[in-house]
Amino acid sequence: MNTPRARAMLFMGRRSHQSHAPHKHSPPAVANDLVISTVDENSGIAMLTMNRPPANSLSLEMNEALCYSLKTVEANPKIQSVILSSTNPKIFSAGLDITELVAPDNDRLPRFWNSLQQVYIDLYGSRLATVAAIQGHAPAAGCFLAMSCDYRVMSEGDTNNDIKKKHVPTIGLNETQLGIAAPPWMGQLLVRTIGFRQAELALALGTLFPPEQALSIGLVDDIVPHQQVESGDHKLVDLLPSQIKDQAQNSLLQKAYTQAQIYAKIPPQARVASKMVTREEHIFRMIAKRDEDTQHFCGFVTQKAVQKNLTAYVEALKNKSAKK
Ligand SMILES: CCCC/C=C/CC(=O)SCCNC(=O)CCNC(=O)[C@H](O)C(C)(C)COP(=O)(O)OP(=O)(O)OC[C@H]1O[C@@H](n2cnc3c(N)ncnc32)[C@H](O)[C@@H]1OP(=O)(O)O
Repeated sequence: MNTPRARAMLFMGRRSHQSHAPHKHSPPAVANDLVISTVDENSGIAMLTMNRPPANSLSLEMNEALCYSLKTVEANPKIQSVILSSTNPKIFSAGLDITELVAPDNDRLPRFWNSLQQVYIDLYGSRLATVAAIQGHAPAAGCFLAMSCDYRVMSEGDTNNDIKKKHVPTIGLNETQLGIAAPPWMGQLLVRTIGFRQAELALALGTLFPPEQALSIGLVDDIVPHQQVESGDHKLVDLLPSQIKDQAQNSLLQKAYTQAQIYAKIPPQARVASKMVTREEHIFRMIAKRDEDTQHFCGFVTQKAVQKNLTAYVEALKNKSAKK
């Protein structure tokens, strides 16, 4: 598996480990609207917009839709960069769909976990330059999605003095707050992104960072004020799906677009080779332990005590939402 050819295939968009892969070349049954895919061949930039209300949480189908959309865009040789965004202005992704974890179906649970592993393999190992446009909250696997990209831009949120309008997004691996732990490959992504000690603290405490702090520890690469830009790049509008067509002047999307353009100008062979230097070992280590990881996850999540914590967490989420 870990041969030069296998490594090159992984990063050139062809998978050498299809036997593990849950997704197929045909569109997943209900995937089409979960991730909206738009491409602009002239600029070499694509956009994958997550569109699973209410929170872009990652269900089995959402994971498959992400992999399928990414693979489809990757297959287009004219595309070099992709922006990962959300139709929800306040939530990038709420992480795993927690309802997948509560009282799970025995057949579905391992398939679900496999689909998440595949998102990691495909996104972290994508031949494309990937830019996360984090307009809203990105807890847990939402943060993981962002960390799997090459570049992260986050909105500072609406710091309006009016408390009702105020909205400050946060990002981080908050799993311990739910009584669960991030899997090793996800936790290691945090270590790789923000360094050992910061990650050790953040993982143990389940810290969710507001934008400025996220920037200061390197969890995101850039933050932008919540505002419209006066004279953005007008070509962005061609890339926006109809659901967010009115966001062409959005400072976050404009910043993400600029970064995607910068990446698209780098000679792709060199860019992909440099990505392999930092990522291939991590990906192959995970693939080697993939089945073990799935078994561990299924065993862990079905424990009585873990189920109790997760059930209480889902209840609390629903109560909070009902009180709004
Ligand atoms: C065992 C090893 C596995 C380890 C790996 C774990 C990785 C994970 O990703 S675990 C999931 C962790 N995710 C979270 O803790 C996030 C939970 N959600 C929130 O904190 C908030 O919803 C938010 C900060 C993302 C957004 O807050 P906001 O006030 O804007 O919206 P809400 O009213 O809370 O939610 C709206 C709506 O969405 C539903 N929802 C939110 N998050 C999830 C989720 N992760 N899974 C499923 N559903 C979610 C929430 O229940 C509301 O729905 P209703 O209006 O229908 O009640």
